[in-house]
Amino acid sequence: MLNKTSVATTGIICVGLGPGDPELMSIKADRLVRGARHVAFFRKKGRPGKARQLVEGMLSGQAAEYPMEYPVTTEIPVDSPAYVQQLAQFYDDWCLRLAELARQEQVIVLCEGDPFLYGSFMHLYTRLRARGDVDLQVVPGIPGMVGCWHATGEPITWGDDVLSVMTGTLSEDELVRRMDTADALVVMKVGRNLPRIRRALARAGRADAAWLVQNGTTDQQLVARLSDVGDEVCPYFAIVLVHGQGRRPEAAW
Ligand SMILES: C[C@@]1(CC(=O)O)C2=NC(=C\c3[nH]c(c(CCC(=O)O)c3CC(=O)O)Cc3[nH]c(c(CC(=O)O)c3CCC(=O)O)/C=C3\N/C(=C\2)[C@@H](CCC(=O)O)[C@]3(C)CC(=O)O)/[C@H]1CCC(=O)O
Ligand SMILES: C[S@@+](CC[C@H](N)C(=O)[O-])C[C@H]1O[C@@H](n2cnc3c(N)ncnc32)[C@H](O)[C@@H]1O
Repeated sequence: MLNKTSVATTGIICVGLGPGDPELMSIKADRLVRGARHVAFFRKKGRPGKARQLVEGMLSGQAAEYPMEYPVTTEIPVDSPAYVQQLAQFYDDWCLRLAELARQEQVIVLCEGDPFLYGSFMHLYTRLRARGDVDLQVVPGIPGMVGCWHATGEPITWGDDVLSVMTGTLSEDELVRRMDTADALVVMKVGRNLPRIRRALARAGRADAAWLVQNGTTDQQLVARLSDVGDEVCPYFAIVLVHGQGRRPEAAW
């Protein structure tokens, strides 16, 4: 059954871990991670993986780990045939491998934030669902952007504010178009796209109100007004946001 963590001893459960602070993990996620015998997670080659780092100290000594390493991330263009072919093959292979394992054992897949918000597990989920031979469950998590707007200490939306969530991988013109119609806005996938995001914010007249949050809610959290930071190397795990200023009854004092 979808989205209900039953007591099944086989199948795959993808667990949303929240934005980075382990205390922002759900009780369900905590229970599943601590009890896991088989733990799979995505990571960039040569890196520990954000999701894996988040559960450091929580896994049992018996847990077998399955790092799923992206064949490429930023090395080749995302719309090149080679990227599409390599990623499709990567998801196909891991889908097969996890499905085989999950017929005998329960497999926990770790996901930073919420699995259904730009999460890699979605690519396994749709493949596994199409096969129809594995019990699949997904546990929601607090998305990274929620942790990031809390890190700024300011509410994100008021009254009729429309919150627009966009990605820094869009073209500058497309970013400006989306920013022009947004009240509150969140730009995900910042990293090397920061200079373009900054130019788009300036064209949309939102640059002065923008914040940059790197590694929100983690020990490496950095929160700054965007105007106070330069375009020096910015991590992929960063969010640019602008708070809404919608209608509200003002305090009389
Ligand atoms: C190519 C590119 C395009 C794009 O983002 O659109 C892209 N990832 C890029 C960069 C990048 N990715 C990662 C790092 C290292 C981070 C670090 O370690 O510091 C870096 C930075 C770097 O390499 O420098 C690791 C990573 N990636 C995802 C997660 C979360 C998760 O797995 O849930 C994690 C953390 C895993 C962990 O550690 O826990 C998820 C996704 N990344 C995808 C694509 C999609 C899957 C691929 C596909 O099917 O196409 C998906 C599912 C998003 C989606 O589909 O929306 C983009 C270039 C952007 C640009 O142009 O600048
Ligand atoms: C591939 S998406 C995965 C999103 C994740 N599933 C979620 O629910 O937040 C990765 C992007 O999420 C954003 N992100 C997630 N967690 C973050 C955090 N703790 N601090 C800053 N940005 C974060 C970054 O913009 C990053 O580029």
